[in-house]
Amino acid sequence: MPRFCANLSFLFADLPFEKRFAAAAAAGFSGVEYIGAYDMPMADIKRHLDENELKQVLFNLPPGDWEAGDRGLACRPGREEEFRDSVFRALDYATTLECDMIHCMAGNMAKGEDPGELARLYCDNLLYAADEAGKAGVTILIEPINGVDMPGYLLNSVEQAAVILDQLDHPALALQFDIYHAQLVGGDIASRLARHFDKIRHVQIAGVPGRHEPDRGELNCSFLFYLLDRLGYDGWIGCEYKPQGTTEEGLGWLSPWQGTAS
Ligand SMILES: O=C(O)C(=O)[C@@H](O)CO
Ligand SMILES: [Mg+2]
Repeated sequence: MPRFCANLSFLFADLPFEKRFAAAAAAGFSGVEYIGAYDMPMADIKRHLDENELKQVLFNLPPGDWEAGDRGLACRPGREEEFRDSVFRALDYATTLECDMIHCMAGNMAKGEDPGELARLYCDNLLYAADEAGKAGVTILIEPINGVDMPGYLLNSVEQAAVILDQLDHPALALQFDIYHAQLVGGDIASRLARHFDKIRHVQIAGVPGRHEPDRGELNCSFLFYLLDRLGYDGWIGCEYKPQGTTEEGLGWLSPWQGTAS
């Protein structure tokens, strides 16, 4: 059955970041993911992982200047050098943290820009990142994100991502299927998980609408977890949601699945 990891950028958010590792372990998680922790020395992160017997499942490439509106650099013209530096920085962390998946955010499209040009640059940069990551035994993931939560984001649909992955056909590139975003952009989750299953290396979950606990809203998560199991999914499911109350209060949905991972 599926293994669940805690997304520390979303869960336990009432605690300082470094305390979220222990909180995740205490709640029964054996893996963690987060958007990024580049302001923390890697040795400190490694210590938190080891002390709490946690696997580092995933984190993101440095996304540029988040406060200034950057949501990744991969499609941004003029930022190629910064993108390349970000690949090496992330791979350094990945090596130390023994993490074999990195999410590469595409970046936003500004008004008046040509999406085709940006997509070309995005693909070139993905190939660069995948070549470097492949040498380190790391897979670069791409994740479609809905354009309501992230206006202007270049990569919105699972289908766009599938075309890109087919075209680039690189062994170190794969799909991060975030069920929350996919439900908002197209729905029909069960068929699309099955259709794109060969490309999926990581799954994330949240309830729709609201991005709260997965059992709140229109999705039947138990059905989807069993489906992933039937499809042969042996990866992690990232709990990337905004708890409605405290994280611990909202974890009732997880208890039937804890200890069932195969
Ligand atoms: O927002 C999401 O969904 C993610 O998975 C993040 O990595 C990007 O913000
Ligand atoms: Mg996600």
